[in-house]
Order: sequence, then C-alpha cells, then structure tokens
Amino acid sequence: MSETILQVKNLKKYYMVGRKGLFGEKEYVKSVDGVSFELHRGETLAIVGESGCGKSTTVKSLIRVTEPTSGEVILKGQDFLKLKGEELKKARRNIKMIFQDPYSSLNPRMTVRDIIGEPADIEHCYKTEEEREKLILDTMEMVGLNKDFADRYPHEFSGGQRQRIGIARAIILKPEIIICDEPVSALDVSVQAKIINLLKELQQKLNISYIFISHDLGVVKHIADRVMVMYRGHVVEEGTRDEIFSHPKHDYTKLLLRSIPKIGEKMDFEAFDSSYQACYDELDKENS
Ligand SMILES: Nc1ncnc2c1ncn2[C@@H]1O[C@H](COP(=O)(O)OP(=O)(O)OP(=O)(O)O)[C@@H](O)[C@H]1O
Repeated sequence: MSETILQVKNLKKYYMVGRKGLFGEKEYVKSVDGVSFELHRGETLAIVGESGCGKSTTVKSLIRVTEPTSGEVILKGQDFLKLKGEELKKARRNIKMIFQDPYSSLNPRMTVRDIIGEPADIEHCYKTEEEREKLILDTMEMVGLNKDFADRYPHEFSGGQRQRIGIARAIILKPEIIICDEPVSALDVSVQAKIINLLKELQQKLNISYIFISHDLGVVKHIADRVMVMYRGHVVEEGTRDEIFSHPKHDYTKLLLRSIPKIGEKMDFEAFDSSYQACYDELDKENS
C-alpha cells in the first residue's frame, strides 16, 4: 500500500443552532461526529451518503474553511489543526479544492490568465513575468484549455471549460491533495465523463491524492479507489471500491447502492421506503 499522506482522527464539527430549556442550554447540530480516515498518496477516496450526512462539513472542517470542534488532521507529520500564520499558509499550498459550481467560484471581472495565475501571484511562485506566463500557459495546456483563451472572461466559457479553469487554478501550485466537492454534478453527462477523465489523467501525471465527494454513485464507481459511506455525521462503512460496490457489509450501504437506478428495472418504492426506515432506525440506535 502507498504512503499515508493524510490522517483524520475523530474529527467533530458541532454547529450551535440555538438554546432551549429553562436554563437556555446550547443546542447543537452534530454535522460531523467522530470521523476518522486515512488518505494514501495517489489514490482517490470517495465520500458518499445522502444529502445532509456531513460530507461537505467533513472536508471544510479538515481544511479549516470552518474551524472543527475537535479532532486531529495529520498532514506530513504535523497536526494541520494546530498550525498558525506562515506554517498554516505553507501547509494550505498543499491542499486545494475544486467546487461544484465553478462559475460562482471564479471572479467574473478577472481574465482566465489572472484567475489561474492568482494562487501563484499570492505565493510569489515566479521571478519574472515570462516565468508567470509560462506557468499559466503550461497549466492551461495540462487541463485542455486553448492558450489563446487566456484573455477571455469566465462568462465566455461553457460549464465544462469553466470547471477546467477551476481545476487549473487548483493544480497550478502542484498540491499533493485536492478535495473535489461534487465537481461534476452541475455538468451534462457527456461533459462529466471528460472532466472525470481529466482528473484521472492529472492524478497519474502529478501523483495527486483526491478526496472526492459525490452523491452520484455511478461517478464514484468510475473514479474511486476507496469509498467511505457517511450517515448523520458518522462513518457507516469504508472499503475498497470493489468491497463497497460488490460486497457491501452494512445495510445502509446496501440501500444506497439499491438507489442507483438500473436501466429497465422497475423500483418498488413502497418496499424501498419501509426498508429505508428500518435501516435508519437501526443506525440511529447505533449512534445514540
Ligand atoms: N453553518 C451551518 N450551521 C448549522 N448547521 C449546518 C451548517 N452547515 C451545515 N449544517 C448542517 O450539517 C449537516 C451536514 O451538512 P453538509 O452540508 O455537510 O452535508 P452534505 O452531506 O455535504 O450534504 P449535501 O450533499 O446536500 O451537500 C446538515 O444537517 C446541515 O444542515
């Protein structure tokens, strides 16, 4: 097995949502409640589960977009959650994110050249303008963007091309880890396949490790090496892609897999709903 690049231990994120009772005790939503996992060099770990199970909060907490309540995130031997100032800035260079909606994450008033070059500008990663230009154009080429488009603005691009811009921005500093939060769910199916193939290609070239969040198990089956299944802030099951897809152990994983529609198959929604309920009741008992 390849080297462990990231270790997440007992990560928790509780959001305070109000107060209740006679003494106004704080009320929390336990969005992430004791999540632990490892990420290996060059692999893709997918996090799956239904809406609201805590996938996004897990990754946002581990990169401190939102500060977690507790836990450890070991990156290259250091606890990322304890880093401050320059050390934190340096470590952040190594973990980048790709978002679901590339358009809202791209500044509409900046050219593609400046959008892609911005992380390198902030980190002072070049000595001359020529070096900057080469870095940007090489990165554009790597993600399959025509270099002649460097002076254009985000609104002039299609959804798939915008996602390529987002990917270029994420890889320009050659991070070892990229977190992909539903990176293809806003795209047409044919474009999805192209972006997934690009991510795989870049992984091979640059030996990147991906944490890949998706509610689309078809996409996950295509890209993941390992899969972690979440429910209400907890990890229900984790295993290799084949273990999860071909030999799932947990009833909840089996139900999730049954929810992938198969061509020509009629769903018995009533039976499906009642088995879901039984499974939820069982999980709630386990987690309480
Ligand atoms: N800022 C917040 N304040 C309060 N509760 C929050 C906040 N952000 C998320 N939550 C709650 O935390 C839980 C997990 O949300 P999260 O967005 O991580 O789920 P998810 O699995 O990524 O869902 P989706 O697939 O819909 O994006 C949900 O119950 C959500 O309502």
